[in-house]
Amino acid sequence: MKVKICGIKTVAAAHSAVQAGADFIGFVFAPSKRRITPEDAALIAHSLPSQVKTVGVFVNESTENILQIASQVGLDYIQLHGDEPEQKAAELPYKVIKAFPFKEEEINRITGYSCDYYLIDSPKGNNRGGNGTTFNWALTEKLPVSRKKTILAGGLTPENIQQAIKMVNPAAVDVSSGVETNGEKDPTKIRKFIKNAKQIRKDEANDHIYHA
Ligand SMILES: O=C(O)c1ccccc1NCC(=O)[C@H](O)[C@H](O)COP(=O)(O)O
Repeated sequence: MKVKICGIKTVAAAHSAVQAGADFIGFVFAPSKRRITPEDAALIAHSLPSQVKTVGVFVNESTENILQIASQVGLDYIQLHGDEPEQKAAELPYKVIKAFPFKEEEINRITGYSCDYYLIDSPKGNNRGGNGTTFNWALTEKLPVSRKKTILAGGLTPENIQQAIKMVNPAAVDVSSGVETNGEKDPTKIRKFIKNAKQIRKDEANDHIYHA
């Protein structure tokens, strides 16, 4: 199970995540309390081992700005977390994670997108992402894309992550609020989250779902 720790703002938080076994480090370049400057993100990115992949999170940003920041920071993945159309995801010369707020009635539109991962987030909350709210994981049975390309997000915590993985069986999980204390990344929660996520065996996860 791969793990993305999102909303990283400091070298210390990034290194806690890496030491705990994080596979992806996410930087938010959209309006958010977790927003980071490209300069700070570049400093952190350059201090990471190469096997840890960096993800830049954008919301309805211009392609020009995305490409400028991606190059400055040395991003590995672009996460589109707004209303970006299919064409935008397809034209970026980077690996792309497209985020979708999980709404049962809109779930089939996902198949129009060509991307490396589909990040399924909670639709509940006041912000575009990072709301710390969950949704009904059972409904993801209807997801029309391969679990091998699915990242589960939304209100995940060290306490609920094993149940979430068992029900959804994604390729990766993503967390921000659930590993914070008083708005800052908490190394103890990060360690516990990653340990619990990586502990689940493949055969414990729901296998009555679409694996193609
Ligand atoms: O984290 C933010 O503040 C944020 C703001 C605007 C767009 C996206 C944002 N985060 C994207 C993520 O990938 C979060 O990790 C994801 O939404 C889950 O967040 P949480 O429910 O807090 O674990």
